[in-house]
Amino acid sequence: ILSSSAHSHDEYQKTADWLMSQTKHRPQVAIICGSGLGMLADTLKCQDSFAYSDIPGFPQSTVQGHAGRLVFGELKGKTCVCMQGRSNFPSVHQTTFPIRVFKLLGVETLIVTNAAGSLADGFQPGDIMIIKDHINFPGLVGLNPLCGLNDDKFGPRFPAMSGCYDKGLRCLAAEIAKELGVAGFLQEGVYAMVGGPNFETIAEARLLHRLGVDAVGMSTAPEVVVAAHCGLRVFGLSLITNKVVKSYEDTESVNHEGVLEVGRLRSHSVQQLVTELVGRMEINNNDNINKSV
Ligand SMILES: O=P(O)(O)O[C@H]1O[C@H](CO)[C@@H](O)[C@H]1O
Ligand code: HPA
Repeated sequence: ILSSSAHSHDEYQKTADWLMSQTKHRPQVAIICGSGLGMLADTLKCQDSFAYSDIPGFPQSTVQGHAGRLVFGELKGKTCVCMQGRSNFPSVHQTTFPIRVFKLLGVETLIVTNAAGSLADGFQPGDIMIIKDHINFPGLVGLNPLCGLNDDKFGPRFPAMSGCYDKGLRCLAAEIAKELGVAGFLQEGVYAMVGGPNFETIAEARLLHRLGVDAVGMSTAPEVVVAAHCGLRVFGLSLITNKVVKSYEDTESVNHEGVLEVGRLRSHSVQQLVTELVGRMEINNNDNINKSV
């Protein structure tokens, strides 16, 4: 059942070829903008942008607050491709389709951002969390984008996931945060992906807290798994948009509009951090298009 929705190599290649015929940009870095964080894409210079619905084979954005555009352009001297919105809820294969297309375009580093609720006691809405590691709950029970026949051209059947969030980039981001004066609300922690689309019950929240989860959301882990599988370097940021309700006495509850609102309030800081990181990260030669895959 799971393998039936996986894509063939040709399908990724067709989409990559179409994009390369439509833009001269050959991106080195791909950035996925989470809920309320899409304005980062607007800052790219010399833009070429495409509605997802116009790109052959591309999954559509299904989440409110996600524009559904793929934007190519320059950021601090690096060529980037930016997903202004993700499609969280069709299937893990569809959600992660763009990652392999990026690989075929020559991308070597993936930056993922998301909105997330906090479980960690010291975290506040508005904090920015560098993702140190993740727990892929859907993946642990078999909803894994690598299920189905393995495509050896992308990576091995049993890829390692330890160290999938690059340590060098995490250190560089922490240094940059200090310089930008945002270290006061910078955190580092473990992101857990749950299936969603409902927010957590109080009992689920308590379980996640006990398991050592710092922040929870409904995305990102599958993208990172597919990226690590095909050898992309990964950096991830969660914007903490709400505290997850853990007490039966608590009368507050989370909603998507609130998530988007905090996203907008802090998006400038997230944008600054990502921009500086892209500017200062070292990139190997962008001559691997179609060679390693
Ligand atoms: O992970 P991103 O795309 O930021 O979206 C987050 O925000 C939505 C909930 O408000 C969920 O889709 C959750 O995963
Ligand atoms: O509290 C949350 N739970 C799950 N996903 C989320 N995305 C933003 N906030 C949350």
